[in-house]
Amino acid sequence: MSMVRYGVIGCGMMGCEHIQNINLLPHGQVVAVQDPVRDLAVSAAKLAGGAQVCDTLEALLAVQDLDALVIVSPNDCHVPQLRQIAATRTLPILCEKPLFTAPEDEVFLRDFAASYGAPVWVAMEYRYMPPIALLRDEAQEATGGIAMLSIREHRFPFLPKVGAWNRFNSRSGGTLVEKCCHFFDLMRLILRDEPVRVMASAGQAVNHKDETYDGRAPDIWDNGYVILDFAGGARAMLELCMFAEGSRYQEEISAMGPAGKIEARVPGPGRFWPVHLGDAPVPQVIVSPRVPKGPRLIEVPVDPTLLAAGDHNGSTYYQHERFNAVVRGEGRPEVTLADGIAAVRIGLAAQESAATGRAVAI
Ligand SMILES: NC(=O)C1=CN([C@@H]2O[C@H](COP(=O)(O)OP(=O)(O)OC[C@H]3O[C@@H](n4cnc5c(N)ncnc54)[C@H](OP(=O)(O)O)[C@@H]3O)[C@@H](O)[C@H]2O)C=CC1
Ligand SMILES: O=C1CO[C@H](CO)[C@@H](O)[C@@H]1O
Repeated sequence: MSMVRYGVIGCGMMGCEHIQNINLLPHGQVVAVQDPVRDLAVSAAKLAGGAQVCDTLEALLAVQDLDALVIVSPNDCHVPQLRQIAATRTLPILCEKPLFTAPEDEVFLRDFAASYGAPVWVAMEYRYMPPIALLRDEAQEATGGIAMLSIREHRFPFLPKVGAWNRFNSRSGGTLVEKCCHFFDLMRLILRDEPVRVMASAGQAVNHKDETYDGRAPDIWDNGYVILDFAGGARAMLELCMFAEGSRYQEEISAMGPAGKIEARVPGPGRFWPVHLGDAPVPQVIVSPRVPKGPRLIEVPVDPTLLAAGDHNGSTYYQHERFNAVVRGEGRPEVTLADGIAAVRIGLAAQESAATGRAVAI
């Protein structure tokens, strides 16, 4: 197959980012889009260079010349849409995170993973941020075996101020699932291990309910710590700060072990970096060996074409590049349904721990 013809389900902020990145692929073209808000679907179709506009998922699934689907609808739509797709077609799917939000959906997802006849890739795109990918590849050697992993996520509270994007409403799954599934996925990936126990403390430090508050969102957990014990003995910690106005959008990851330390800094240019703040600092990785030879600094510049596609750090594009290859028969999904399930399970366990004040076994 020389060209992959995509159907995009959900044409909000992220749907448009997917379309812009598919537009950049040498072997990709969006041929159909669907969103209950017709105006959004119409402008997304234009963004794709003229795709068919469908009012329902049923109509989109009836489009014959489709090779792959991208699910970019709100979090609680993912599972019902996977069910509907499985009952109708067998096409490769790239599904946005979190894969699910309700614990009972895990049963369906396990059956689906065993029975669906085409590749399914869960969009854990943080794996593809260049500094994080570099850290993942170098961390075990640089640290001599990771004993401690720390991820710090600092960002501004842009919700629920941004219109329809009520990500922290009751449909989202809550902050520790919605946002933090990325970080739990990274922990499993970097440590190449599974957590056995989670302890979390989280709360709300800032009142996010301003004049645009739609009355639906519950408390937004904007500050939290999650500590995980991994089966092999490593410990990991997530620091979540969602009101750091000054830092806008930033991830920092450090891995430490007997041989040294490696750190990745993703300063968050791209979609969340307001233009008036000027150029963001360059993403970087710092490797500090235990014997003080002086730290080694690796700058990981971002391709400006990818930033222009609304991406943060090129991760959406790099993910699409790989998914596109899978659809064309080259390789298998790197982020599987099992990975998507694992990340949400950790988030749900963290939520339970934060709500009950007890450690939760996974
Ligand atoms: N990987 C990443 O870094 C990111 C991932 N995401 C994920 O992408 C997904 C979409 O987020 P985002 O684009 O920001 O959200 P938006 O609210 O901007 O867009 C979602 C769109 O889907 C529409 N929609 C609602 N129900 C359906 C349905 N049944 N079928 C098709 N479309 C539907 C919504 O309409 P309406 O408003 O009327 O409900 C809305 O237009 C989420 O799962 C989110 O977690 C988001 C940002 C970054
Ligand atoms: O990476 C992301 C940016 O933040 C959004 C809001 O929490 C997430 O949905 C998304 O996955």
